[in-house]
Order: sequence, then structure tokens, then C-alpha cells
Amino acid sequence: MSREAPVLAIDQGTTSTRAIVFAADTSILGQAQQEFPQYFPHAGWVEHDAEEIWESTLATVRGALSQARLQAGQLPALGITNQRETVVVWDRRDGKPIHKAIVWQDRRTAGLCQELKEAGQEARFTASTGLLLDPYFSATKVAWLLDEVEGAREAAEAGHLAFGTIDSFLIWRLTGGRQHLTDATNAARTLLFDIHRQAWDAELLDMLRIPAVMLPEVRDCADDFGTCDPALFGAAIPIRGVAGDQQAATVGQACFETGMMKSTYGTGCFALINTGERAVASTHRLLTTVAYRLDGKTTYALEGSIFVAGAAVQWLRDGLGIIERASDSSALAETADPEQQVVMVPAFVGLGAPHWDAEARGAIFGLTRGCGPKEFALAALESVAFQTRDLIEAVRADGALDKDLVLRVDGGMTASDWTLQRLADILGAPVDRPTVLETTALGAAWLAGHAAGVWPDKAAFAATWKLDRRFEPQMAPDLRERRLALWQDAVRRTLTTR
Ligand SMILES: Nc1ncnc2c1ncn2[C@@H]1O[C@H](COP(=O)(O)OP(=O)(O)O)[C@@H](O)[C@H]1O
Ligand SMILES: O=P(O)(O)OC[C@H](O)CO
Repeated sequence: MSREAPVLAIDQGTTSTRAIVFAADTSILGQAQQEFPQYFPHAGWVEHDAEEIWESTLATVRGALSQARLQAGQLPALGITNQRETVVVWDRRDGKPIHKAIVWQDRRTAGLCQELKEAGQEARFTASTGLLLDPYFSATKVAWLLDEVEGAREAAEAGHLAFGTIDSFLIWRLTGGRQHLTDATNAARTLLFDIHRQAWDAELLDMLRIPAVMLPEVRDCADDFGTCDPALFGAAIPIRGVAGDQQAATVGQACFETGMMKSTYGTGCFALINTGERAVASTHRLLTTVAYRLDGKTTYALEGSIFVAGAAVQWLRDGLGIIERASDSSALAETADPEQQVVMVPAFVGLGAPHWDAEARGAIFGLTRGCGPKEFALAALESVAFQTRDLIEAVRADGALDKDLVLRVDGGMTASDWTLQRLADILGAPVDRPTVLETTALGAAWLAGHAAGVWPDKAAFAATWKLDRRFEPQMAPDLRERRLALWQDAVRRTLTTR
């Protein structure tokens, strides 16, 4: 196979699906993107239609191939990266989902998590999975489906139902129902996978009454995940790379060394720091997770997860209607009155790390008669910087950051220079934006190309990382401290677990 061969990546995100064809030098040959509907059937519930996700996958892969003027047969491999934790349960007999997908942001299982916590089970879950008992993760969502969808439990026990995160569901569909697989990074987000033994945890499955027969087989991130049904794209493209989107971004940002950190600003914000072969147990409510698994060797990460980053900008657009496009938010924030002290805690679906308060809801403090859309825009964008700062403090307190912080950033929101400048100001540390902003897709493409033997090794790939712009902190330290104090007070007043 030629080392010049292009590689396709499918990036199935929370709000849109993208397909991108990368050339061997990581330039983009063709791409397509499609948004799909979000369903909010009750307060705190978030669903997707897995069929709509599937349709958007087919359309974007075809669109990207056509824009790149390539035939499927010219691709040695494709990679899949995906919104993590989101649960699809489908019937193996007809491949149809039994219910809408329950999205990672969905809080409907907060009660079950609380019951398990009160029964003293959190430490058991954390010791094995590196995670916490929060509705964010897949396990309690699967349990909910088995309890609530008529006939589901019996069908699952009879071996008819399959559970998967979005990667698994797409692999199943792409291979014409021949493969039920996932990778170690996605498995690590289910709250059912022992990240130390790299195996499903039978005791946790029992505790949640989830039959093991529903689960996919777990493979490395660069591995053989079957081949696409040739009827879909005209040829059987091999699926050779899979990783959850935050882990794929860690790879795409070439954070291969211990201590390297990236933060991705999409719907939510997720900061991962590579901790090497050591699964560091956090004492500050961060998650321990799999960064990637290559050739059977697991590299771990500490992760801080924030549920609302770009989603706050979407709320300015769709909820308040004060902007037309997400990109209008910066111009509005720039013209906000500097005398106003508005602070927004965007706890629309509770708060993630380091607070883990599933019941908290969003709040805005400091309103005066002089406040309007500009101050709301500023507060929404600045909340992302404050939340990142809280994560980094937790990483430092866990002792995982032993050198000066330089944060590599990516994701849709990093198109906003204002946001990145404010991020550097609030962190008091430099923020690096690379030239390739599609790092998530690039990471998945690298994994697939690596497995297929057509892309360079880790070191050569890392050498292709290029800086677009470094944002240096400019805010006066006393102003930063004043703003931080306002934020901390606002969070304190928002938490239900004070
Ligand atoms: N110029 C911008 N300024 C601020 N936010 C933006 C901008 N462009 C996109 N966003 C936000 O980024 C998010 C989309 O980023 P993306 O990485 O595609 O997310 P996801 O993978 O979660 O679907 C949206 O929430 C959107 O509001
Ligand atoms: O869709 P994103 O990019 O916000 O990522 C979602 C995460 O994978 C959820 O854990």
C-alpha cells in the first residue's frame, strides 16, 4: 500500500457529524458536515435519533469522498471518532435501535446514581473504572433502558439486544451487522470497564443488572474493526482506527508525552493530560481514563469534563436569540461594558468536574439595569475560561502537572480569538492553537492510517503539529483575581451540594 494514500475520518460529534479525507501530509482533501436534531423531551433529558446519526454519517462520507474526488476503493483505511458515553441499544435481529439514543448530557439517571452512592458503592466503581457515579456515563443509561422499555430486559437476557456507544453502533451498521466492537477509550467511558485489567467488570454489570451478552468486544485504538459493506460507498473500506473524540483529539494534538495537555471546546469542554503508563487516581474529582491503547499497551490520562462550553453559545443563539451565528458572540462580548460584573454559571445539565453536581442548574449573577446582550455574551464566553481554570487547578493539586502549563486547544469554539485571549488571561498561562483545528478527526485518521501501515510513526506524526497562534496572558493579575473571586462566589451559590 502506498505511503501517500489518503485516510478518511468520521467524526460523530454531539451536534454534527463530519467526514474528512486527509492527505498523507495531514492537509484536507475533502470534507462534509451535517447537523442533526437534538431532542429535549423533559428538563435535563437529551436524546438523539440513532437513525438520523446514521443518515448523517452516510451523507457526510459520500460528500467528503466526492469533494476529494476519490473512490472508496482508493482509501486504505477509515477511522471513527465519536461523542462518548452516549448509549444506543439496538436489536441484533433487525439492527433497529429500541429507543432514542440517550446522550452523555442526559441527567435522567441522577436518582439511580444517588441511590448507588448512598449504598456506598462509588468507591467500588471508581477503583475499577476511574470514573464517578454520575449520570454522565453510559452504565446507568443502559440500566434505565432495560427497566423502562417494554420487553427490553427479556430480549437482552435472550441475547437479542446489543449495547454500544456511537462508535459501536456505526461499526455495526457500516459492516452490515457483522461486527459488534468498540475500542478501549470508548469502553473506558461506560462505567462498566476495568481500566486496569482492560476487561469488562462482571461485578459492576451484576450490580446494574446489565447482561454481559449485550456488550461489544474491546479492541486497541489502531486495530481491525472489519470492513464497510461495499454496497454503502462502492468498495469495502477497512475500519482500522477508533477512539472517543476527546482521546482522538489528544492523539491529533500529538500529546504523546507524559505531562502534555489538550483542551477541546465543542459542545462541552474536555481537558486531558497524558499520565503515561500510570493510571493516576485523582483526589480532586478528576477522571482517570484511557488516553489510547496501541499494540496492547495502555496509556492513561487524567480528564476534567465540563458539560457546557459551546453549548452556552448555542443557548445565546437558540435560547435567547441574541445572536444569529455562534461566531457573532465574540464581537458582542468585545463591546460589553467593562464596569458590569455579570457572571454566568452554565450548569444547564448540572456541573461536571470538579464539582459533579447533577442537580445544579444554570444561574446568572450581577445583573443591573445596564446589562444586556453584550454582557450575556461576555459572561457565556468567560464561563468557559473560568471552568477550565478550575480543572487545571485540580490537575495541579493531583500533582500531574509538574512543569509550566502550555495548553493546546481545539474544537469549534477555538475559532473565537476573544475566547482564547480570555482563556489565557484567566489561566495566567499561554494557550496554543494549532493550524489544524480538526484535531479530533485527524487523531482518528492517524490511528487508522497507522494500523494500515500508510501513515508515519508517532514521532514523525508529532513533528507535523504546527502552531497557528499563541495567546499570552495580558490581563493584570489583580483584575484576574477579582474576576475569579466573582466566579467562585457564583459557583458556590449555584451548587446544590454545598
Ligand atoms: N466562532 C465561534 N465562537 C464561539 N463559539 C463557537 C464558534 N464557532 C462554533 N462555536 C461553538 O462550538 C460548538 C461546535 O463545536 P464542535 O467542535 O463542532 O462541537 P461538537 O463536536 O460538540 O458538535 C458549538 O457549540 C458552537 O456554539
Ligand atoms: O461532542 P463534543 O466534542 O462536545 O464531545 C462530547 C464528549 O465526548 C462527551 O464526553
